[in-house]
Amino acid sequence: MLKISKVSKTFNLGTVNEKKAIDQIDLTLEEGDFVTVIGGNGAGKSTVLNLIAGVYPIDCGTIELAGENISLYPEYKRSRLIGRVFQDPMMGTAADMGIAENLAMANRRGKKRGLRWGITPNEKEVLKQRLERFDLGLENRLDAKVGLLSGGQRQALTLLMATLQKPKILLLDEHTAALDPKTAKKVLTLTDEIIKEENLTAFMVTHNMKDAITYGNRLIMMNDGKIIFDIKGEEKKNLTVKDLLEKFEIATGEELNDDAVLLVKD
Ligand SMILES: Nc1ncnc2c1ncn2[C@@H]1O[C@H](COP(=O)(O)OP(=O)(O)OP(=O)(O)O)[C@@H](O)[C@H]1O
Repeated sequence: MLKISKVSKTFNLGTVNEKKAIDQIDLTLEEGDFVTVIGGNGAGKSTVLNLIAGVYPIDCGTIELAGENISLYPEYKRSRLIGRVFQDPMMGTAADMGIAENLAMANRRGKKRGLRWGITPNEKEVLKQRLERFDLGLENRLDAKVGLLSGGQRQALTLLMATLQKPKILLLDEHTAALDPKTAKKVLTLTDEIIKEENLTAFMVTHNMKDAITYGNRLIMMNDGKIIFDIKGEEKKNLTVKDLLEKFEIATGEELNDDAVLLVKD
């Protein structure tokens, strides 16, 4: 489904701030793979995600998605194929528009714009049903402005919007990091359910090692712009946080430099 081949990315090339953020990485995700991505600060996790989304151009290599070489596609063209949920709950939805309007906009993603942008009663009913299962009370507030919602409600809505039209890949960049623990758990559970039900291919960056182990069928660990582990299936299921920290130390000869991870390692 996703094939990244020999991709590198250096920021600020030729300046004192030059930084090789991604160093010749290869990564292939099969359809339905749900990969969690961990690593210390500055390891390159968000940069890989942003390179897939087309936020920055790659320096070399290729990125293929669903058989299409998207390496040179601008971000807007990739957004027809890719669903994204950001860390900041303020991103991904239009605050001044209603819940139904936001959903209707997402429902039209990748489709030819007709003359009419209005929402049909039938469409409203379908969107209402989709919201009901979220159990956040949003189904009865379809006309409420999104700006009035809590962070968790907004992330859940962004998640629904990102997956309404089945994306070829769902990119999650620490999408629960800004939420309180209870809401974060709720949004993560929803994420997991949607990914399984729709058999989505997903790439989730997280600082929480427990979440990285609990969710998904595959885990990759990054360090210094490279993928240093790639664990799947049964091997992943049996992992512990202690195993992960040990693997990191063995591979790099260093301790993981991530304050957020240290907070949740026990
Ligand atoms: N737009 C940019 N301009 C310059 N340097 C950047 C840019 N984006 C990332 N970097 C640098 O690239 C390296 C990798 O950053 P990236 O954000 O991908 O790491 P990360 O693994 O997501 O880290 P964190 O968990 O701290 O967010 C870092 O050294 C970072 O400072």
